[in-house]
Amino acid sequence: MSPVRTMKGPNILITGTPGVGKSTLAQQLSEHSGLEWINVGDLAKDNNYFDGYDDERDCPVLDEDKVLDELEDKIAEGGNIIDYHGCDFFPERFFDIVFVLRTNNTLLYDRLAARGYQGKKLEDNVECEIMAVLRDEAKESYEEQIVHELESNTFEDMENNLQRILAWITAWKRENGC
Ligand SMILES: Nc1ncnc2c1ncn2[C@@H]1O[C@H](COP(=O)(O)OP(=O)(O)O)[C@@H](O)[C@H]1O
Repeated sequence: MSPVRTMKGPNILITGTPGVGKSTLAQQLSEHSGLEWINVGDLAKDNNYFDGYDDERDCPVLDEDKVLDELEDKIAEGGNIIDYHGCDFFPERFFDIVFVLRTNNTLLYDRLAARGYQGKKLEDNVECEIMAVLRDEAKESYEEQIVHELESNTFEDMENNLQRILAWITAWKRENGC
């Protein structure tokens, strides 16, 4: 059952492999809908919500408990777009809907290379997308009917995704009286 949040709007999760376009889409969604965009990576960086360093993945380890403590009140108020390349640590009750962005592996390779990823980190992330790791994580963590896969290969895809989610937000607000 979807939790009822009548004050500010729905809570939306945008997830997927790094480079699929989560932040670009989430930022635009926020601008057009007035919902608050929370980039969990930036939140962790700004507050040092890390617990060690993962040498194999070449990235800091997220302190999930601190992130969840920080998000709890905001989620209770509603009206958030949460953007993160992982989702199994968020409680199921957090989200009204989950979008998993998907990108063709050749395009993703180029985007991550342009971001400066190389070697094993680049290969691991492209493989993560090929194996649909984040899609499966979302499907295992949330009720299947609230998890939606969206193609994010082109800017036309992004525009379509933006319009589709904005329409969903409008319908959600109407149904929930806010
Ligand atoms: N649908 C898309 N089509 C083409 N390029 C995109 C698309 N979405 C994102 N990009 C580009 O890909 C790069 C990574 O996007 P970003 O939003 O930072 O991804 P993420 O937040 O998933 O890591 C950026 O340069 C962005 O402009």
